[in-house]
Amino acid sequence: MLPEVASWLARRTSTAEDWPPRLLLAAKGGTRISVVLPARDEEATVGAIVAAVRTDLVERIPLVDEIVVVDSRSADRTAAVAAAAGAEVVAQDAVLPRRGRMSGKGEALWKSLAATSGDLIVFVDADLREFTSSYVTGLLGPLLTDPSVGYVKGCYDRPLVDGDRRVEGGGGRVTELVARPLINLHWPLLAGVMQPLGGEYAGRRALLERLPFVTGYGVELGLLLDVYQDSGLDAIAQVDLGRRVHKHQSTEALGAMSGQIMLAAWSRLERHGRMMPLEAPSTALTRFRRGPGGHDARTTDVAVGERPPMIEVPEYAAARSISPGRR
Ligand SMILES: O=c1ccn([C@@H]2O[C@H](COP(=O)(O)OP(=O)(O)O)[C@@H](O)[C@H]2O)c(=O)[nH]1
Ligand SMILES: O=C(O)[C@@H](COP(=O)(O)O)O[C@H]1O[C@H](CO)[C@@H](O)[C@H](O)[C@H]1O
Repeated sequence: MLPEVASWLARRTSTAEDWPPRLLLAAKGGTRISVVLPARDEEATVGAIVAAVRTDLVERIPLVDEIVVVDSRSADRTAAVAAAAGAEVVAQDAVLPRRGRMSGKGEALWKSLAATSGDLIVFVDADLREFTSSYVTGLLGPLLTDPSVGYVKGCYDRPLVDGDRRVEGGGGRVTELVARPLINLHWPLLAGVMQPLGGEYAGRRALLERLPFVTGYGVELGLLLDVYQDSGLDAIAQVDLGRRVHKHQSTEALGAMSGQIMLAAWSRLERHGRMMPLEAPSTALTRFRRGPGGHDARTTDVAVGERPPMIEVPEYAAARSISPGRR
């Protein structure tokens, strides 16, 4: 692991327990806080998440100023359930209608900037099964107490839960198979971000409003890379929120998600590459697993070599009475 990454991990990683609500309330001052849930067909789970935030962080202590659910073309009762739980609900396509209609989660999150008023914005997926309001207070901690932090990512254990079947560490499939390798190869200073695709994160409006939002499922990778490009590694913090259980998509659906994430990575390589020469990819891949004392980082070298065409190998050519290098 690069020493800069180890140093960043030590300085910029905390846990949700480090940020008790009373401490945040004391630090809030006049800072307005919005919680945003992008939701497409989440009637089964959106209500409990909204109710937990409202009860704990609006009614019990006045920390959160608004809870906004962006209804992302749901075909079920997401909007009604969210409203009944106390959220303000906006239809994705009704926000900034003159800007036309693009699609996916990134569109919902981009539109949320125009539908909210918070100085700080906390994004929470609406399909979480074991949500607690400490997700929100954890993400707000670094932003309310350190002006040098602009963006906070959640990290957590991610089991793959399918009915009664639970595979510890089996979740975050696109993270482990696509996003983490891409980040380690091309943006090695971001290798310490444990859950780059996690759907729970927060940022300052003053930062978010000057960044582009990739539509679809490219939004998390796009924002992480653009925050890094815009403000540097030290503007990013991460908070251990414990564990995350959510509704899983099929492998086929995650194939499409992977394509969107690869396109987001390519667009940043191409764009940032125009500003500075692309560096050779790093061959170190760092992965994380929770251990007794926190997260253990394991770095492996994924370098590959290359053998020449066999026909150019003298022993091979001689054994077949052919001249070496004949094409
Ligand atoms: O077009 C979309 C797709 C997804 N989502 C929401 O974005 C979050 C994450 O999406 P999903 O659960 O499909 O992704 P996964 O967690 O499976 O990667 C959820 O709250 C979705 O309802 C959305 O608002 N619009
Ligand atoms: O992290 C991942 O690999 C994917 C899929 O997770 P699972 O394999 O279904 O646990 O989930 C995330 O990726 C999406 C794209 O960035 C985010 O939008 C989701 O919020 C997040 O759950």
